[in-house]
Amino acid sequence: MRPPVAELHLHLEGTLEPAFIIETASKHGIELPWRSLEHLEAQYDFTDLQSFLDLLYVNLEVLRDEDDFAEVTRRYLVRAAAAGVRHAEIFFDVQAHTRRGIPAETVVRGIRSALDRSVADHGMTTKLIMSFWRDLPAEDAMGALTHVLGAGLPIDGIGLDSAEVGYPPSLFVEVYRMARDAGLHVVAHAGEEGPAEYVWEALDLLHVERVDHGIRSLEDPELVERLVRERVPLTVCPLSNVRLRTVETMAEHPLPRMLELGLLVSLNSDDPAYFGGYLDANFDAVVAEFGLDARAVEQLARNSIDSAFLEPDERARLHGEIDTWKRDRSD
Ligand code: HPA
Ligand SMILES: [Zn+2]
Repeated sequence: MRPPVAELHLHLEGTLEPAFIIETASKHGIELPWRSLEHLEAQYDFTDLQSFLDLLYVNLEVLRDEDDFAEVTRRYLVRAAAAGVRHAEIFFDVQAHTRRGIPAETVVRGIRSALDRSVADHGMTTKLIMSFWRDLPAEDAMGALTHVLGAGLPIDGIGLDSAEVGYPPSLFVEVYRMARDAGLHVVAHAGEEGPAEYVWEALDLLHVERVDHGIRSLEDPELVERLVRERVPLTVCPLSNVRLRTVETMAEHPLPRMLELGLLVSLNSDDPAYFGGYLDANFDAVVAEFGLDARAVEQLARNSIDSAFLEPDERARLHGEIDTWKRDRSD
């Protein structure tokens, strides 16, 4: 039932599995607050975005050297390939590392060394998106961007994440201008816990090409109309929304309504090691909950390809893979 897809909303730091966290801490002699794997595994009951971020930001401290970043990337690529991912656009949180004294060079080179093998190893194309913590001052993001551009580190775009409410996109106008001027792609988390107003700001002030989450857009019919008209991609993460209690239950998730409204929605796993599964688990969860038929699944897959930062020939190739999947299914 699962088609070839693009994954466009995936935080690399959110792919650290508990066993990897414990192993890597031990490799570096790092003392984590967790006494054991079981103690760590008992921490995954989240009440909101912040309660998750608190755990995420402790655990990612095990990432220290280029090898760590390469290894976590390799593991994601293997798991994503098994889930049917044919193209991945991957976030990393630059300040999560630089504030601990890990240079952006170490982070980007480590991740890139794994990404550079992904076509050969998995037939999977990739992009790398540097994300900023919106609850740090915009000057901090500006400093990081200036450094990465000056050093010529290979990134494809920028994003905006971390605690949303109280940190509107309008704070980051200059950062996004600089990124666009440098030819980078621009996306931002908006309308996850924050209001529809933040989605308007992301579009009008940051000129984003894609909105991450965006589910609260549904509270504003005028915004929905614009998102449909302009075919603005929304990267939706159902398991994440349930685990962070952005929606109360999967049954109340707005995905079916978003499809009905004609929004360009794709499915994504966000932080799969924290939210109960990779992209395949997200597909399975919505298919099970809403009884989506093959046409709806195909639509979600095609939407992911149309939402990706791909050249026309790459886009056509991936649509062709979906054609093949479809033909094989009906044989
Ligand atoms: O879904 C998210 N929202 C905000 N910040 C994040 N950092 C990792 N995942 C997320
Ligand atoms: Zn996210």
